[in-house]
Amino acid sequence: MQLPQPLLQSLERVDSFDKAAFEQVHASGKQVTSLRVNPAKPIADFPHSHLSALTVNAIPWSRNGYYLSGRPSFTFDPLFHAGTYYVQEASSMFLEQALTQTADLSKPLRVLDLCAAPGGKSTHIQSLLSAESLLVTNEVIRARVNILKDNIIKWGCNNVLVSNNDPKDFAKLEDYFDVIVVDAPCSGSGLFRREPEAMDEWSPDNVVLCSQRQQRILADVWPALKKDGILIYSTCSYSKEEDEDITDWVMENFSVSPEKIQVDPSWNIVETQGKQNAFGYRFWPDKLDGEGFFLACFRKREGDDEAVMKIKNKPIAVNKKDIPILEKWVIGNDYFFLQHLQTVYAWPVALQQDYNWLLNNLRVQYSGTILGELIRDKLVPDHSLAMSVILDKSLPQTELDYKQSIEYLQRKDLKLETEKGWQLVTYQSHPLGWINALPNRINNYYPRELRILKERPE
Ligand SMILES: C[S@@+](CC[C@H](N)C(=O)[O-])C[C@H]1O[C@@H](n2cnc3c(N)ncnc32)[C@H](O)[C@@H]1O
Repeated sequence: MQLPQPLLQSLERVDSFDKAAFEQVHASGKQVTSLRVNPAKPIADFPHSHLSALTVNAIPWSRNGYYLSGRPSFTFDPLFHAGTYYVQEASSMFLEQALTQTADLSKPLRVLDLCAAPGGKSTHIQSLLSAESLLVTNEVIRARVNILKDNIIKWGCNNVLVSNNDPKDFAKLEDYFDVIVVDAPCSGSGLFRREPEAMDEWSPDNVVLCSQRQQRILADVWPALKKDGILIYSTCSYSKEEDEDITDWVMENFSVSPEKIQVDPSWNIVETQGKQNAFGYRFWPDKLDGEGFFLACFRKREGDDEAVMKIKNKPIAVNKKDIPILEKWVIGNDYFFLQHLQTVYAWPVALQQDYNWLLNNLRVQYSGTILGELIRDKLVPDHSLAMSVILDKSLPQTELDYKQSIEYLQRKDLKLETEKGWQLVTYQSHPLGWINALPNRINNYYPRELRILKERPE
């Protein structure tokens, strides 16, 4: 692996850079595989029951993060499709320390993940927030919103709103968020070990362009953070221009105080300080098990701590007579049910005002949970409901074995003896989706766009 010489030269300016070790770890071809389990969908006896051929070790900076001793085929694991875990790079799970050490997560918070696709950090943040909190997960690039939405649905949450906006659109939401996470688009050098082809895209000019874009993104979203709110900035670049120079720029341009994060020395994360004394946390693959990553955290010292929400348009609530039909499918009763054409959504009542306001201000792609379509006094359930934590798990269901589960996820025809009507299908008790058992056949309702396209290797 031939690392770009201008990158190596530029890193000589970074104190903690160890050129020989850095080159060696890139040449080694070592791959680190890690995942984060979903606390809302616990796997029985994890890690012993699952991925049993592999050794599983805890990632010290994340409660639900684990290293795996190898890389299994996640595509052919039904529990992956059930949303019980997310395959995520280990260093980036350090976000958990930034959040838990700087924000009071027991309170209802409004959190924005501004650069969110495919959703690794968003699913992580969601697991750390209280149920009354709101997560707005945003992706500016239209083509990447669907994968974000799919991952949010699979994670099963009801307190997340997915939007497709440019960072500058958030200026309208002045003083609104308690926490803003900017996992910025960057030159990507931190992932060279895992994706060597990314080196072809790297150039010093691109680093400069990225750093200018990072400043623009931060300036655009800044008004949306409330006074005393937390800004978490991260990249997967080693370049100072995108890391410490950005923290200097934040300190010089905004009224903020830097936040220090307590780090256990055995983790081998390097704390740095820019010229303006903001703290940064660097992850070097030659010092720890993870890819290159940088994170810094600030508290806003200007602005207001209260946003003014003016709601002009409200969505249409479902007809009162239909509510009992919907309530049979969900647990709890704190929902606002709304209808757009035939599609019915459930929002937590506690977030109704926020969702309304966001619907007035953002290009919202998803919110709460889609329950399904109301057709002639009946609900045709949606896949989102099968994945959601609000699903009533006492609904009729059929447990599938491994082979049947894969066939279901491939959207093949199933031969099962079941009761007639809508049924959840589950694997190890985790819902995978819906089937409708008719008198002479079973219709597989797994979403076409999510189906496994490959055949299982023997
Ligand atoms: C590092 S990736 C985010 C990864 C994601 N946070 C995760 O953990 O799964 C950066 C994201 O920023 C988006 N992006 C690109 N240009 C942007 C811009 N000008 N403003 C905001 N986001 C941008 C990219 O599409 C990409 O999804």
